[in-house]
Amino acid sequence: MTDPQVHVVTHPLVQHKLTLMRNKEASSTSFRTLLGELAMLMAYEITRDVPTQLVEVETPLEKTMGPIIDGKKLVFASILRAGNGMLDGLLRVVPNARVGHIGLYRDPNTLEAVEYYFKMPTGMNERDVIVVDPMLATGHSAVAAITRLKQLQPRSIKFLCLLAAPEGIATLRQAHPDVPIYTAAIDRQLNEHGYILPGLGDAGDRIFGTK
Ligand SMILES: O=P(O)(O)OC[C@H]1O[C@H](OP(=O)(O)OP(=O)(O)O)[C@H](O)[C@@H]1O
Ligand SMILES: O=c1cc[nH]c(=O)[nH]1
Ligand SMILES: [Mg+2]
Repeated sequence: MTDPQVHVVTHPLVQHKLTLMRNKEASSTSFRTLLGELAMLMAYEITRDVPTQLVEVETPLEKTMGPIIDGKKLVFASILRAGNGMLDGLLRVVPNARVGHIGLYRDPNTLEAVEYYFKMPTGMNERDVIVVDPMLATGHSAVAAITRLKQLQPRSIKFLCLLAAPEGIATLRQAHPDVPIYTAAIDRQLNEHGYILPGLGDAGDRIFGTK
């Protein structure tokens, strides 16, 4: 049964760019560029239902009313490091959004998420949060980030990634059933080290050229 809270963005442009990113020969430069472009395209889907308000605007011919969004009410909460690879693209389409950072790394042995940093804007109870991380593997990082964010009682939370494993989706849906997931693809499975198959490798390392 398909879960209405799991949104796969099947647009051909998104799928095309994801295929280019999977290629192990893609340079860090092109990997980063593609991730930024994908974030922009996926921002279009994930912001589909943000509230708008009507304001007066004067065209060269006459006055009219038009809808605008209040970008300041949106928070892009990036799970470090790889989430930062999506921030530029998101901020290009919503330039006045606020940005939060959640430092998490996966313990390579237990695959549990370990927090090392957390900084959000003030007044979170009046804001809608989009948590961003290109990879949803075991789901431990996403669950930990969202559990921590919920302590600040934001108005709403969505999760945006590029690639998800079925295991990560199940874990996140179970822990936070109120949080919709947006992804470009759901891959086959995790390997014994918690990497997504076929996947695209280690997103953080590919973005920042650390391996
Ligand atoms: O769903 P999970 O099993 O928790 O895995 C996903 C996490 O793993 C990667 O981060 P990593 O821990 O490698 O840190 P990095 O982004 O700093 O490289 C990725 O960016 C996610 O944050
Ligand atoms: O496949 C994976 C799993 C976790 N983190 C990554 O960067 N890639
Ligand atoms: Mg991480």
